[in-house]
Order: sequence, then C-alpha cells, then structure tokens
Amino acid sequence: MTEKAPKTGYDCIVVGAGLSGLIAARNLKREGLKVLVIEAQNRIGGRMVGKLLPSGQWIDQGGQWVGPTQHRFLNLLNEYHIKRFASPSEGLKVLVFDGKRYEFNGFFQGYHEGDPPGVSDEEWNDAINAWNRFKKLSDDLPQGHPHFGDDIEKLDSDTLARWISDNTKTPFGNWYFSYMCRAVGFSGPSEPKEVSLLHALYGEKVASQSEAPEAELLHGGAGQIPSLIAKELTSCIQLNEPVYTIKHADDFVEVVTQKGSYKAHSAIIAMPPHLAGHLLYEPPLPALREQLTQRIPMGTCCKILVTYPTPFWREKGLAGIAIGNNKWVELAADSSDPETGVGVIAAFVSCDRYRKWQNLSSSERKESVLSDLAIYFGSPAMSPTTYEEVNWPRNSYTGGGYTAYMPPGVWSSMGQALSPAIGPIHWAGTEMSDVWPGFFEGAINSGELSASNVLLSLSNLKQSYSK
Ligand SMILES: Cc1cc2nc3c(=O)[nH]c(=O)nc-3n(C[C@H](O)[C@H](O)[C@H](O)COP(=O)(O)OP(=O)(O)OC[C@H]3O[C@@H](n4cnc5c(N)ncnc54)[C@H](O)[C@@H]3O)c2cc1C
Ligand SMILES: [Mg+2]
Repeated sequence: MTEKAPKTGYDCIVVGAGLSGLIAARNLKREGLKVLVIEAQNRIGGRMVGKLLPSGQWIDQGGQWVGPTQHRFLNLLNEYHIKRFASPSEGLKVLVFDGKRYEFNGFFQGYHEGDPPGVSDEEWNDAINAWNRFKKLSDDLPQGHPHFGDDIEKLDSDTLARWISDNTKTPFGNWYFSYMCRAVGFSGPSEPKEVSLLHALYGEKVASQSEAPEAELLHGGAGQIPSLIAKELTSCIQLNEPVYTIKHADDFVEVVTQKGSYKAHSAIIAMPPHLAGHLLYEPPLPALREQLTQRIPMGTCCKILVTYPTPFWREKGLAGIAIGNNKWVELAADSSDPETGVGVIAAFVSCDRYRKWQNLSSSERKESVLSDLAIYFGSPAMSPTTYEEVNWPRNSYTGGGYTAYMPPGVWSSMGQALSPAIGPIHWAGTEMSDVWPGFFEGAINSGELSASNVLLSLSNLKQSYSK
C-alpha cells in the first residue's frame, strides 16, 4: 500500500462509531470542534444495532435493555423522545435444572423476589447464602477501577470458579452462580473458570443486578439510536474504512486507513480494548498498555431472536422468562413490544455451550435452540415466524459480546493502564467506564469523559481556531 498525503486537519478523530464514539463526537461537535469519525463497518452503531422485520417488529441484535439507575442512557432516551415499556415479566417464570422443570411466581438473578423456584430448601439456601457472601465482598471493594493493594491482588489471583466451588455445597448453588457469570452479570459473559474473582466482584459492584439493568425495553428498539445521534454528525462520519495505524506525537495524530490518512490534534479510540490493541502505534505505546490490551478478551455469546405471531406463552400463564441448565440455552427472555403484538424471545447461547454449538450446521443450531425453547415454553416454540442468530464472536470488529472481561492477574498487575490518555490518544468505549462497564450507560459515560478530556487538552488550540 502506498501512503497518500494527509488529507486535512481535524481537532479530533474518533475511531469507531459505536455509541461511545458517537457520543464523544457529538459532544465535541457541539463545542464547535472539527471532528471526523472513522468506522470500519458499513454501518454505525457497533453493538447497538437493530433490524426491522417484515411484521413491522424491531429486533435488537445487540443490547436492548435499560435500568432505572442508568441515568445517562435514560437522559439520552428522553432527549430523543424514545418511549420505554416494562420488560414483560407478568406470569410464572420457568427454571429447568437437571431435567426437572419448575414454574414459579418469583424471580432470581443475583437478587431474588417472590417465591423460590421449587428446588429443595438446601439447594435454594445454598445459592442465596453464597450470593449474600459474594455481594458483601463486592460491596467492600474500593470505588473505581481495581488497581493495587494486597486484598485486590489476592482476589485477582483466583478464578470465580474456585470461589464458587469453595462457597457452594450443592450442584444447584454451583450452577446458579456459574449461570450468572455465563448469562447475566459480571460482564463478559465468560465461564467462571476464565474470569478473575476480582473482576466478577467488581462487575457486580459497578453494574449490579440488584439495580435491575433489564427492567425496561424501548419502543422501536435501541438500534434506532445511532442514526439519531448521527444527525448531528452529517458529513463527519466515514464508513467502510478500518483504521490500521495511529502515528502520534505530543499534540498530533495521524490516523491511517486503507483509503488514506487523516491528521488531527487528538484522537479518541472508541472500541473494545483488544481491538484498540490490534492497531499499530508509531511510536509504540508504553509497554503496560500494549500488554494490557493483549489480555482483555471479549465475552462469548450468540444472541438469538425468535419471533412468533403472538406471545403464545402468556396463554399458559407463563412470563416468557426462563433460565436453566438446558443443553444450549441457559437464558431466554420475553422481548415483545406490546404496541406490535408480535411475540419476541431473546435467547442466548454462551461460553462453552456456544463453542460446541457453533460447530453444528445451521439447521442443527436452529433445531437445538428451538428444542430448548420448547422445554421452557411448550411445543409452539418449535414454529417461529422468524429465527435470527447474531453471532457476535464472528464479527471481527467486535470480537464477541456483550463486553470484555478480565482473566486473573490482569487488573492487579496492569489495570492502571486501561483508561489514561497517552499523549493525544484518548480511550473510550464501554469497557473504559467504571460505572456500568459493558452496558450502554458505560459507553455513554466513557464517550462523555473522553470528549471532555479532549476539550480540556485542546482548549488553547480551540481559542486560536475561533479567532
Ligand atoms: C448481544 C448483546 C447484548 C447486549 N445487551 C445489552 C443490554 O441489554 N443493555 C445494555 O446496556 N448493554 C447491552 N450490551 C452491551 C452494549 O451493546 C455495549 O456496551 C455498547 O453498545 C458498546 O458501545 P461502544 O461504543 O463502547 O462499543 P462498540 O459498539 O463495540 O463500538 C466500537 C466500534 O468500533 C468499530 N471498529 C472496530 N475496529 C475498528 C477499526 N479498526 N477502525 C474503525 N472502526 C473500528 C466497530 O465497528 C464499532 O462500530 C449488549 C451487547 C451485546 C453484544
Ligand atoms: Mg498490538
């Protein structure tokens, strides 16, 4: 490839047009800065992406839920007049454990409410007691990103799997915690054997299931949001242009793609850490940052969206929320918008289950998912209107989902290199955030923070531009 002459000068180049990059760019543009957003894919939004089905029903292929303490995201929804509805939860939930199926009038996902699911008292108490011990350890962590300190190092030397086996007595208690790690909380998702105990505790502290992050859904889906933000960024976004190289000096960056190179006073790299690590930096980044990004894998999951003419499970008094140690699907959740009347189930195949499942043929994969849904909700689950797999680990510009997680030893030995800017290079993306990392809320937080840091460092230059 022959390098072309730099095209033009910008105040800031944002690499990655996911929610975080879009928010950063929008905020900088609102301050009058000259901004360019460069996106690798043929669309904006990254992990915030939707699709309109022929039935008129939207599905969210990436994230979809919002919770009551995610204030930045709620403000954004209000700003764009996006209406929310309670995540459908009325009726009996289903638990399948070791082949037994329970319908129960309660809920448990870290915190619990209502009736327990019908497993024995010993099993239930085992799960809840372990959860309470875990929650206490999590609450006791210091604020912010975990860094140094004896306690931190000890917690970071263990896997969550070790802690689970030390702290549960029954197979149910053990599975329940493992399920939490694979399907719901602590970011990732990951197998408990893959993740640092410290990271799991930190995940629960800063993105707590007890704050009900899956409380509400959006009419029209989260996937509508990127283009609303981008309205303020017309002609500032370039698609289909993967960034390869970042050349940098004190107050200067040159961002190189296959199509050209672009000069600016600063850059915001708004993508998951391992992808930021894929870029070539000239001169090289400090050793700690280079090695850190080699050690932050993305979680492993496929999101499967299955639609039906109606939410048929409600006729049987079921809520459409099911969890269990089925062969493939450990979590399925009713995502039907009451305004369309279409039945939508979001199902997840994660971690070790995913790694086996993705080897099956496409018809075997579909059959296996629908069979598990039929165990949860009954035989009508076998006859969907549409079936859609969103295979996040196959997307090279994301590398997995929902988000990244830390294996043992990473936070305590190099975590301090995660978020600080390096010269004119600033880092954004939900993984940078110390509130709700892995969620839309964290993406907005890190986008906002990176924009204000850029503003701060460019304030002198901005004055000279406005003269
Ligand atoms: C299946 C799934 C379910 C989820 N559920 C929820 C949920 O219910 N609620 C919630 O709050 N969150 C959820 N999340 C998480 C949420 O979607 C993310 O936290 C958020 O969208 C991340 O935004 P981001 O901007 O940080 O990163 P991304 O959206 O990953 O954006 C990064 C961007 O960088 C681009 N890029 C990568 N490499 C390059 C390159 N070399 N050059 C240029 N551009 C590049 C990518 O194409 C992408 O557009 C879910 C995620 C997934 C995958
Ligand atoms: Mg590298």
